[in-house]
Amino acid sequence: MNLDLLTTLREQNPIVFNIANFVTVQDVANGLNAIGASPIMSAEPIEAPDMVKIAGAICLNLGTLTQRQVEQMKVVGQLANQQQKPIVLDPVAVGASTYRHDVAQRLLETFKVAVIRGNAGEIATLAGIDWQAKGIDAGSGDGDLIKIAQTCALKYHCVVVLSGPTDVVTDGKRVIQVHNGTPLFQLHVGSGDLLSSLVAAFTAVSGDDYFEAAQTACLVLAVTGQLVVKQMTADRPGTFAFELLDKLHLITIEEVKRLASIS
Ligand SMILES: Nc1ncnc2c1ncn2[C@@H]1O[C@H](COP(=O)(O)OP(=O)(O)OP(=O)(O)O)[C@@H](O)[C@H]1O
Ligand SMILES: Cc1ncsc1CCO
Ligand SMILES: [Mg+2]
Repeated sequence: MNLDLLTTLREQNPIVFNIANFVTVQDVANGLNAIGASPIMSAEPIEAPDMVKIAGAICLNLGTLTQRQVEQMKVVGQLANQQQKPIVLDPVAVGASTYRHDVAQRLLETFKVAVIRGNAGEIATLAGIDWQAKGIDAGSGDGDLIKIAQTCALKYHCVVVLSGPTDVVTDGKRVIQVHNGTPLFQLHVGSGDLLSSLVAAFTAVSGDDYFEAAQTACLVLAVTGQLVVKQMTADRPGTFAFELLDKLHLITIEEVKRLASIS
């Protein structure tokens, strides 16, 4: 795990271009800004070439996808591949509708992604493994999460982050698990979207080591949440979200190292 990437990120302040969902767009922008990246959002296909040109990395979120956005994503994805800009895909609720599933498949056939970040239900759906996903939530299943993540990574030739109580990060062969975090993440809609964009921010400064970038993003966010909760006397999702933003700005490598629980 290369925590120096956090320093590099803060020094380089990479632009992360997001095609976000309209539910959590502000959490994502503020979270990226707080950690030390520079967010930009766009929903206009015409400016795709300019957006990709200035971006260090791109995060494509399928949360509230219109057909116009699908066309935008195809153009953005192809341009990003040509310019070797890493793409992170967040397949929000990909099991919830045939439309989402078809779109995700088509996008993954049109361009190559560096990382797919989703919860167990989303990653199992993409991997083609039986799972009871529940809308945007992970749902339930009895599959082996490591196997599911590896199957997905091998199928799409990319790094996969399967997030949840334990985050599984894999390139299909190598596997790292991050055991940090807090259940309060689940009480704030958008924790996953934020993680995906943070993964993108780290891929912008990691060279082509997307496995390293993904692990670092997972660990930094999970430890940040854990530190916030330590100060709280009761579960307060609103306070958690606010304080998470503050702590993302303040968190140090030493704090992350001290609490890191990885295997
Ligand atoms: N029970 C838990 N314990 C510890 N950490 C958790 C728990 N559930 C989720 N997390 C953390 O929350 C973050 C978001 O992951 P999650 O799997 O909840 O995304 P998601 O389902 O896509 O969320 P969203 O509601 O934003 O779409 C990750 O950093 C993950 O480690
Ligand atoms: C609630 C919700 N619906 C579509 S996207 C989204 C935010 C979580 O990704
Ligand atoms: Mg999600």
